[in-house]
Amino acid sequence: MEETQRDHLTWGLLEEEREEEKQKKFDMSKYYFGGDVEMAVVKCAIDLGMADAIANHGRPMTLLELSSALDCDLQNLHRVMRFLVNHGIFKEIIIRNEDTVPTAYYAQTHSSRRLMRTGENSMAAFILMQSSPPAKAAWHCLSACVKGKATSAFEVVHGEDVWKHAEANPAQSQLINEAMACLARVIVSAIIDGCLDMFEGVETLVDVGGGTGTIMRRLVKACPWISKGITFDLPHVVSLAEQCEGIEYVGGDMFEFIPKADAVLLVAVLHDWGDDECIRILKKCRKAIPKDKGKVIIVEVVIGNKEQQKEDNKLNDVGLVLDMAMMALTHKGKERTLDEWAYVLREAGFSRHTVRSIAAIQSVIEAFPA
Ligand SMILES: C[S@@+](CC[C@H](N)C(=O)[O-])C[C@H]1O[C@@H](n2cnc3c(N)ncnc32)[C@H](O)[C@@H]1O
Ligand SMILES: O=c1cc(-c2ccc(O)cc2)oc2c(O)c(O)ccc12
Repeated sequence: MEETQRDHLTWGLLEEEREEEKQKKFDMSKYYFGGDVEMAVVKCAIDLGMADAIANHGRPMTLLELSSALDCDLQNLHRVMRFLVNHGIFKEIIIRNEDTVPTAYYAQTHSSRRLMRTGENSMAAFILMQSSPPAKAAWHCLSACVKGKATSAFEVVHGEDVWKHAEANPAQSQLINEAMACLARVIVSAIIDGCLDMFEGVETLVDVGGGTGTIMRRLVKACPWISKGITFDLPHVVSLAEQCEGIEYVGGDMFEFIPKADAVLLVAVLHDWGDDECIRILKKCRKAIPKDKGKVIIVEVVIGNKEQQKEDNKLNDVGLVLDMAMMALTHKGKERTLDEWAYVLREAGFSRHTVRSIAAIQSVIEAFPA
């Protein structure tokens, strides 16, 4: 090999190592204090109601206005706001008038609006749930699952699954319900925008694990031909649901029975469970629908194949994050590849299924018993 070629190769490798070093250094900052710093400061912003105060004020606010509205210490509020602006969560606008010193105003961004406690776009409850003590404790026991010493990190810490724990802890249960409603609003919008045709001919629909009815309330409005929508969930969950015309709330255990309907909807439910439990749930779903025209509509992540995973695909990245959440928080729950979905559907007696993408992390799988 020519000297120059060898130099280029060495130089190339050296350059690559320098780049990797830079990348590692940059990435390491994410793991300072366990990577929880940004989560803690975002939680602080939600707790204080910073985004709500600016929204209610109707225009960008100075720090003095914000500290007065929130009854906060000015200096520490400035330090928190400085961190959040640096992370692109709020925006700082400097106004320069001739006769005054430049004044900083703080404005909303798309991200800060997600931190508001109210409103269709709020993700506050979901963020608070992620940073809740039960969830954080479970995340620190991930290795127990990988070592095969536990089927759920959550159960290692709390001794019972998330749903039994929620039943025994009403405040955590309410937080989970509100958090799931955040996810549900995003998913049901994507369903309505992308695949409402799926519900054509469906007059009765049961949403299994439908929480407090966020999805069903929006679906019966978008599909006036659905004469009866049933939101089916654990009794302690449906007992908190907001009553709505055209919707029946049924409390029960999906491993025991599922109310009969033309179609069954399962949104972010099956990924909470291992294969055996999924097959049991799907067999109950199959029994609840007509053999000839019935179907089960599953809205879940479909993990991409190796090629798709190589693409710079944010949806795939979030799918893998959710897979880790399932390992940490649920009983043998996991996100599944197309083949893994085909396995559980086949084992549950569904002869065929289709998959389509929607504008969400999840895809829509329609499974047919006939
Ligand atoms: C991740 S949440 C999804 C909620 C809702 N589908 C959504 O997308 O917002 C899973 C739901 O399954 C419910 N669930 C758990 N175990 C259940 C069981 N044995 N029977 C019925 N529902 C159950 C939980 O209460 C929770 O509401
Ligand atoms: O991201 C989550 C978090 C949970 C969760 C967190 C804390 C608890 O005490 C219970 C549950 O559950 C999830 C879930 O069931 C799901 O289907 C998607 C995401 C999450």
